[in-house]
Amino acid sequence: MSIPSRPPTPSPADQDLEAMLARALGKDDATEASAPPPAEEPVEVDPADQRCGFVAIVGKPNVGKSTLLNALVGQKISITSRKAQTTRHRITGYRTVGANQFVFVDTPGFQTRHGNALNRSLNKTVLGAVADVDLILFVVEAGRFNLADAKVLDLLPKGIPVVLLANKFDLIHRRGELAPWLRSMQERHAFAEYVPMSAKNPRDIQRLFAICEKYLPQQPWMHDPEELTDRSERFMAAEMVREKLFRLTGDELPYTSTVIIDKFEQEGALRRVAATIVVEREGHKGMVIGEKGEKLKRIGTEARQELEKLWDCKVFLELWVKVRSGWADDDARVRSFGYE
Ligand SMILES: Nc1nc2c(ncn2[C@@H]2O[C@H](COP(=O)(O)OP(=O)(O)OP(=O)(O)O)[C@@H](O)[C@H]2O)c(=O)[nH]1
Repeated sequence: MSIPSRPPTPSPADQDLEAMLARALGKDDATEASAPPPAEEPVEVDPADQRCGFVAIVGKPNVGKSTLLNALVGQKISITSRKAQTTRHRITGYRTVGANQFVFVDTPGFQTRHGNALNRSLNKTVLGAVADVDLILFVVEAGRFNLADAKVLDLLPKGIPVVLLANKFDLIHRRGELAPWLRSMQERHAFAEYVPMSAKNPRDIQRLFAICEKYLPQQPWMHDPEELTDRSERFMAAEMVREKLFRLTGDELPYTSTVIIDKFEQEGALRRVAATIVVEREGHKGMVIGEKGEKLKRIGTEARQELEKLWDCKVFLELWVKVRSGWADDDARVRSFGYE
């Protein structure tokens, strides 16, 4: 990519940005389809040589944080959908690459519009997640920055390096136009790095590991290198049903619908799960169940298939739908449904 013309003597900050841009955009074409070599498998590393640290992924809703976490971990541990506010909990995923162990913290997108109990709880989760990390990946959509992004940026603690991760770079058709935008971002915050990329491009993910590793402190790993997440199977089951619920009901169903697990049992290689989808109004129930129960059946089938893939075993999944009006406005109920 060529950088548009600029003053003859760029300032040191400009030069740094040029170098980062050249590294980020230079010879690599982010949309190239050729797959990179697979991430290095965990190897035996002397604890004295190990590095391990926390990397928080933050940003407003729908910028691609969960897609990024799944790609970094190499397994689907955080659900994604086109609907904003899909991620409701702090989710931690691990990845060990060579001597480096990354502990990624995914956060719900910060909510600035409504002040209900659910959103207050989500915002507290975001702030808690970034307070004590080694690096923050601040995710925005490449070429865009609005008030909601600015509010998240304002909340980030001082003294922790922040990488500006300009995601969905594949949607930018004229790449040259990104340079002025990146310069304007440079004025907003002293970002440690500027990384235009696509969370859906494996080569970009590889590049991101290389960028992040230098921020990890030298210390022994905290987790078994084979381990991927701190979330339980029970939690993953509820999340997978929630993802299918949001994907298959489209925009009509309010984001306040949730899923609770009533039963989780393991019988040899079979897992039996019973879950309830909780909606706010009687009218929403029909949207979830669909004509002759078709929608609910599809939600169940797709969630079951994903869980079977994740756990590599047979799953028996039973789904129910219940109405509980006003749960997202009720602090006690928000807690009872598993939000911190
Ligand atoms: N074109 C393109 N789409 C992307 C990219 N990354 C994510 N998406 C899409 O953006 C949408 C939102 O992605 P999520 O990963 O759910 O976003 P999120 O930031 O976790 O959203 P919340 O859970 O609402 O906070 C999904 O439809 C993704 O497929 C990308 O690099 N390129």
